[in-house]
Amino acid sequence: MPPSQPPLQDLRRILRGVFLVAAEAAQRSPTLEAAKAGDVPALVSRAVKNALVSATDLAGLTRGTPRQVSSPRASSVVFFAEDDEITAKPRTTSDPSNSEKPPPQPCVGGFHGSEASVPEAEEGTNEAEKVGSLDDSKAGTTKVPDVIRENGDQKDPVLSDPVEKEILTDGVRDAILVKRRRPRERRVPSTPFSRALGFAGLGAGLAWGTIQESAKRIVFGMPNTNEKQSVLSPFLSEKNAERLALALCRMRGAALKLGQMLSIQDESLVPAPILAALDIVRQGADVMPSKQLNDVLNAELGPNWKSKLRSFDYEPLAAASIGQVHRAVLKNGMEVAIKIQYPGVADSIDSDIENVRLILDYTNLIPKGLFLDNAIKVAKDELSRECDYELEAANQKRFRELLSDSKGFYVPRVIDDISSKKVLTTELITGVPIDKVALLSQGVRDYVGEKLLELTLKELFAFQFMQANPNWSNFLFDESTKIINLIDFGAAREYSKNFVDNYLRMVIACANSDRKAVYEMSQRLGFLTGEESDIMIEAHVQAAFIVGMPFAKPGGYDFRTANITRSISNLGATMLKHRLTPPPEEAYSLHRKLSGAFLACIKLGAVVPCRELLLQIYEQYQFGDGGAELLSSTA
Ligand SMILES: Nc1ncnc2c1ncn2[C@@H]1O[C@H](COP(=O)(O)OP(=O)(O)OP(=O)(O)O)[C@@H](O)[C@H]1O
Repeated sequence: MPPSQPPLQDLRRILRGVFLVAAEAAQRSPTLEAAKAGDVPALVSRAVKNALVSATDLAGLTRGTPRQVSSPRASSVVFFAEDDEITAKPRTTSDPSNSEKPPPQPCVGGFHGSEASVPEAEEGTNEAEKVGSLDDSKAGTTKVPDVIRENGDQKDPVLSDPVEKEILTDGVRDAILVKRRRPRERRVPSTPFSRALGFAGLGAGLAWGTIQESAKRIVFGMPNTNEKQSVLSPFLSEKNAERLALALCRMRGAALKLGQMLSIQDESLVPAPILAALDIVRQGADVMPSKQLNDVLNAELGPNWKSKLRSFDYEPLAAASIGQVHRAVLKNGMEVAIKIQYPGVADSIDSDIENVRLILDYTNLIPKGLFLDNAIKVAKDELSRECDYELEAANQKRFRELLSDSKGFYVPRVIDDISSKKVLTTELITGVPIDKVALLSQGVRDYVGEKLLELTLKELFAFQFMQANPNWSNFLFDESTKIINLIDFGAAREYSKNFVDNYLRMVIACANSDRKAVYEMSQRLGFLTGEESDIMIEAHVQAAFIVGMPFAKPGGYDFRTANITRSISNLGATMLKHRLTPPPEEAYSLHRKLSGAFLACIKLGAVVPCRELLLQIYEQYQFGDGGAELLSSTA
């Protein structure tokens, strides 16, 4: 949207968006079904309940006032006796019966606050009662802001995490000012109707935020215009970004996943205030109440699931986009992480993504060349695969096998008899995610950067099987063992031999700034049709050379001085305007992973011998179609 566009046009677009979302909600409404069937009592009772649900839901989503997870208790761990009866035995350090080793601190980034969530009394299950569970003003809860700013002087939840405390007291903590979200306990909206309503609430909240921002601009004028175009849109104000982030944390599922994907972009691609808000999304979602949690466990594993455990911690380690992860101890004493899928998210992938598309559409910020339809189709496929934990278990076992001989990596074991399509139990691992490694010594950062790039190249060119989700918390570094523990294989996928053959040639051509070979391989892989304008070809080739830069010279590439993303984003605008074809389907996951690896090295500020790593792979590579000589012009 051009900066000079009058606010009236914005308003018109916003209203259109709100109507579209509302229409979507109405279309899904069982109330309308009842009306069509002439069921008057059902119609009236649903209308009343829905009014209640929407009133609270809208308030919860758009204002984002949280209630704390629960009042702090001694412990959230439940121990199971031999006869499988729950003997809610709080864990205390002085309790002699609790002689098993204390639970490790598996990783930072999840929730480790003192706000323990313990098994609750049965919650109501009908819609009206659900409203109660969403009500922030519930007696006994404290109103606190959703997002808190922290700096070095404040006493805050960060210090409750020993690993983070250790890193942050290192003099670094004083220098940072981060936004953090307090974990909230909220039911996952699990029916199509409640999800559509959630998006309608978000749409309304964003519209209101946009109106406020437009009004502010009429009075106080436009913000600084040397910023990017996206910042100039009244839709993408800091407040709206925060609103969006909080609503995504509440909705969870596909919508949150999309937000998380955006959150690992570089500042030169996404404006800083928006990135800060999306960082909130990356910290984790809201927490599902234990009643909802127990329902999923009972349905998936049968009512006897407790008989396989010695204990289960109701306070989640992490609340991710698709599921919530809990620590537990098996009968044999092994510590495990149990990932439990939020109810309803697998069935609402399509509608969630369509709703996000509606919101994106009315912002008018998505350029045509993005071929959004293709991206959305790929996202839907990926997300449905990620919701299948049986598939994830199989991928994880395959990676465990593939990496068994590789030094410096560890893939945790899968515990089959406590796993299902919506529950995945794996060995508990320890470590800190990549963004926390960035606070460690240069030597450690170089080591981790090199290992990450080595892994990425190995996955693509040696295994042709790649874990395509580069989320920083999927790589947990254990400093004491120098091992990177790997998790989250839901998005793993294979690439065909033919694709990988040509892609390796392409990477070598980029590394050698070989124009002819880049052009040839780009056509072969489907990035170019051969009909492109000179301007497009030039932008494409230049972008390829920039990506090849880390591989261009021997002796270590210094990612601290890298300007890769900024340079690419300048060319990206030209490419989006002139491109004739969407990228090949493989490119979505592959480029996300590759840019994730580069961004991780930039975040770490690592110096990595990229060229050496690439040539090592190249020398061992067996081309399936006649060999490397096809690249005649590549040295
Ligand atoms: N085996 C494990 N040991 C320790 N922590 C774990 C383990 N598995 C998962 N976690 C924690 O739970 C978080 C979420 O797990 P995972 O990434 O598998 O879920 P997801 O739903 O796929 O998440 P995402 O939204 O990142 O895709 C991890 O970032 C990590 O903090």
